[in-house]
Amino acid sequence: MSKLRVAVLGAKGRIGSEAARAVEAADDMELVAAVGRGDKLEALVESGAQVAVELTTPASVMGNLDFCVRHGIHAVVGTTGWTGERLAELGTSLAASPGTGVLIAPNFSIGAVLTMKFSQMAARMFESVEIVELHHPGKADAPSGTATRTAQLVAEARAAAGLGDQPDATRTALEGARGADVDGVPVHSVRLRGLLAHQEVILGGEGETLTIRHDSLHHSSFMPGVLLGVRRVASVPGLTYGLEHFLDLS
Ligand SMILES: NC(=O)C1=CN([C@@H]2O[C@H](COP(=O)(O)OP(=O)(O)OC[C@H]3O[C@@H](n4cnc5c(N)ncnc54)[C@H](OP(=O)(O)O)[C@@H]3O)[C@@H](O)[C@H]2O)C=CC1
Ligand SMILES: O=C(O)C1=N[C@H](C(=O)O)C[C@H](O)C1
Repeated sequence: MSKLRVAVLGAKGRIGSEAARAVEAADDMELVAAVGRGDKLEALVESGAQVAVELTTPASVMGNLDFCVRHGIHAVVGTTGWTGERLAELGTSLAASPGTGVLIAPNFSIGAVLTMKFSQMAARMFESVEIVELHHPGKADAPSGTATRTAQLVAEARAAAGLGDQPDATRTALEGARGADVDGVPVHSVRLRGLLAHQEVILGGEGETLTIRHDSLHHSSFMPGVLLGVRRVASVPGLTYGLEHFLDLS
């Protein structure tokens, strides 16, 4: 059986270098291009890459994906910075290349995917919910893509259950003290040496709290999800948002 021809974009970065090693170690894949900043994207075409793993920066990801989609190269994307406008723009590119698949995974680790799922399940049963995400100080953005997506899913679940705004009697506060408001869910971002990627979703109701916590302790935690995405993305044309769509969570 021929091996899947895979390129990694951002191959010198923290997660990109781990992904390049994981692809090289996979029996059914061949790393045909390892692209860093300043390298030409034409290397993807010249190397015959079938799937690109995009792990660069929010500033680079849209241009890289535009190139991939125009050339019919499927993409597995971990890079953050996704807004409604960006998703719509990508949807327009994909409409012009209907056979191409793009997976955007806010988080590739199974534990983080489950954290999102469990938080979504619990959201309708608790009056209050807040998210604390904790990352290494080299992280480019805040809040994290995972926390943003978790907050969106939680907010959707609350709205579907008919829950209104959360109770909060705060009258005065230093700006930022209550975190960022993501669809009505407060998100607090910690950046600290020694950490990698962690998240707590704290739900509160009458006389009780529930804390759902996930810790990525090494970048290897993201690799099974990256490889799953690479294996599946070509068979799912169009945009898939979230690794959960490639997993059986029933
Ligand atoms: N979905 C998930 O599970 C995960 C997602 N991430 C996300 O992945 C992204 C990268 O994170 P991380 O590895 O920590 O960041 P790094 O800064 O360590 O790596 C990013 C790399 O991409 C390079 N780069 C920038 N622009 C381009 C370009 N146009 N073409 C090729 N390479 C480019 C950078 O080069 P230079 O250093 O020269 O700028 C750098 O080497 C972030 O958005 C992060 O949030 C991270 C971990 C897990
Ligand atoms: O930059 C990181 O490190 C991570 N980024 C992603 C995010 O923003 O959610 C995924 C994970 O948290 C690690």
